[in-house]
Amino acid sequence: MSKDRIYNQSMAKIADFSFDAQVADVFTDMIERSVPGYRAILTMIETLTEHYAQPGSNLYDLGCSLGGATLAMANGMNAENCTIYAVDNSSAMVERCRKIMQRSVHTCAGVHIDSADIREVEIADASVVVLNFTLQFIPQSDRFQLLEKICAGMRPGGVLILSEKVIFKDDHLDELLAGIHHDFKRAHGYSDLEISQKRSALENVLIPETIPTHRERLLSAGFSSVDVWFQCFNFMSMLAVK
Ligand SMILES: Nc1ncnc2c1ncn2[C@@H]1O[C@H](C[S@+](CC[C@H]([NH3+])C(=O)[O-])CC(=O)[O-])[C@@H](O)[C@H]1O
Ligand SMILES: O=C(O)C(=O)Cc1ccccc1
Repeated sequence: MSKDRIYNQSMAKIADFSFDAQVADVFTDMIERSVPGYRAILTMIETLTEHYAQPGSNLYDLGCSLGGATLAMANGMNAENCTIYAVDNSSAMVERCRKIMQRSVHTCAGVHIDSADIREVEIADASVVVLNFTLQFIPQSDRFQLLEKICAGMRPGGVLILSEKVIFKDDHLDELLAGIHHDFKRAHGYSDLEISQKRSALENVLIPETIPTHRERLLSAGFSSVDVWFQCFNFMSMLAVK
């Protein structure tokens, strides 16, 4: 696995973060060293898929990157005749994701990898939908419509797994948890320069919201039961059951 050194030299101008080839090449290392609980969440996506996948239904991994969650869904799949759709609009990610899936021969049957904008993708007959750290990159004005479309395309009893970086209304708690997240990154080998340059690159690209904002929007979008099932510092994952 290639090591993420993208922000380790001082940059005169910091461009907006994008999911290009440079990021795709180091993405697994980047997300594992940046997101507390990322591996634990993937393991639980496997368990949740075992629980929620319904025979003959579709499963979606929206914003799949290199397919970490796609593989977890494929591994957890024990229902018959299901199809997994993994979607990302970064061609660099999709190319690499296809290669990774081909290497996992036993899981590639029934997995389709599509290069598309998740706002344009049809969701139909779904039992499990995953947005693992993807909604935070969608313009805020488009988030409700996307969640409404997902809910409308789901079977009753189906589940959406929504993982996000979050902010907190309480300023003290917000600064505290953001600071602890930086400590986590430092403990995983990132320098203060890398942390601060990446923070600038993400500033207008990754827009986190509060947990109550997510909860209320999911309920308005049509989900009937919504709550957090995992949290580590300012990263969390929610379940939304239709
Ligand atoms: N409109 C869009 N349409 C499609 N894809 C998009 C869009 N906007 C952003 N993306 C894609 O969403 C992914 C977000 S990363 C997901 C990790 C993965 N889920 C994982 O479990 O490893 C999270 C992170 O980097 O923090 C990137 O691959 C983008 O190209
Ligand atoms: O690195 C960060 O600070 C993050 O918030 C997580 C992240 C992980 C991978 C790509 C973009 C953001």
